[in-house]
Amino acid sequence: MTAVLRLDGAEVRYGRTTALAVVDLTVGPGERVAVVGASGAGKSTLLGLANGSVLPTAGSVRVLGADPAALRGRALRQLRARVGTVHQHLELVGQLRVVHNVNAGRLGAWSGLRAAWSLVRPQGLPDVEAALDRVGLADRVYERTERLSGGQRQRVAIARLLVQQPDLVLADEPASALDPVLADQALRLLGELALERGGALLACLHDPAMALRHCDRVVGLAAGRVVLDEPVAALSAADLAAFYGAPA
Ligand SMILES: Nc1ncnc2c1ncn2[C@@H]1O[C@H](COP(=O)(O)OP(=O)(O)OP(=O)(O)O)[C@@H](O)[C@H]1O
Repeated sequence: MTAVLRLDGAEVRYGRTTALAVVDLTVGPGERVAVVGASGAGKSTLLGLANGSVLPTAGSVRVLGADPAALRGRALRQLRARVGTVHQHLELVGQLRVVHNVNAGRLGAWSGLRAAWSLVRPQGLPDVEAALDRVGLADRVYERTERLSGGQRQRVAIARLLVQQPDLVLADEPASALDPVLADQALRLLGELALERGGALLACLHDPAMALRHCDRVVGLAAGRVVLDEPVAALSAADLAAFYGAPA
């Protein structure tokens, strides 16, 4: 079966800084992987390689069987439509209504004309409403996004992924602005989204407890290198706390 993500000798350098140097990392279908590590360890860079926004300066990266560095035009757009990312900074347009930000998840699958028309008359409304209902924002469909709280915006970004229906789900601190109950709900939704399509989830998480509760595998980075790669079942809360350098 094709790996969802495969890194082989993949390196990302910025001048003298090695942001990431991964000898070998394969994520298979059905895996929910927590990516953990200190600030600057290379977590966002790993996610960038996985969604094609960062290209390796050496080695190879295959995403859903394809090499993003070798693709152009339509083929690249088609691959990007299969990879969904909740970014650390969410990348929502504040002036637009929630419905339009959620529908942005489908831009890779829509023609330019349909996307433009959707700003006048929102397309695919039942799916948008269902997605917003799943994240607890059913009554905010036509709210201007900038009027929402940080946690509500984070949930709009998750709803955008729910309508996108990607095969690879990437999330950079997807629950940082959420209270514990909503954070659990968000991680559960992202895991379900990845698994119901036979894909995979890679989530950068700062909270070890979230990794243990919602993932099957933990990949730990330090100074751009993989220094931990274990199934969650083999790790205790104390192991993870030690990895973060915190007392258990
Ligand atoms: N565009 C860039 N230009 C130069 N250096 C960069 C760039 N992006 C990342 N780096 C460097 O690469 C290293 C890894 O950064 P990265 O953002 O992947 O870390 P991170 O683990 O996601 O950190 P955080 O948890 O703080 O978001 C850092 O040393 C960072 O300064």
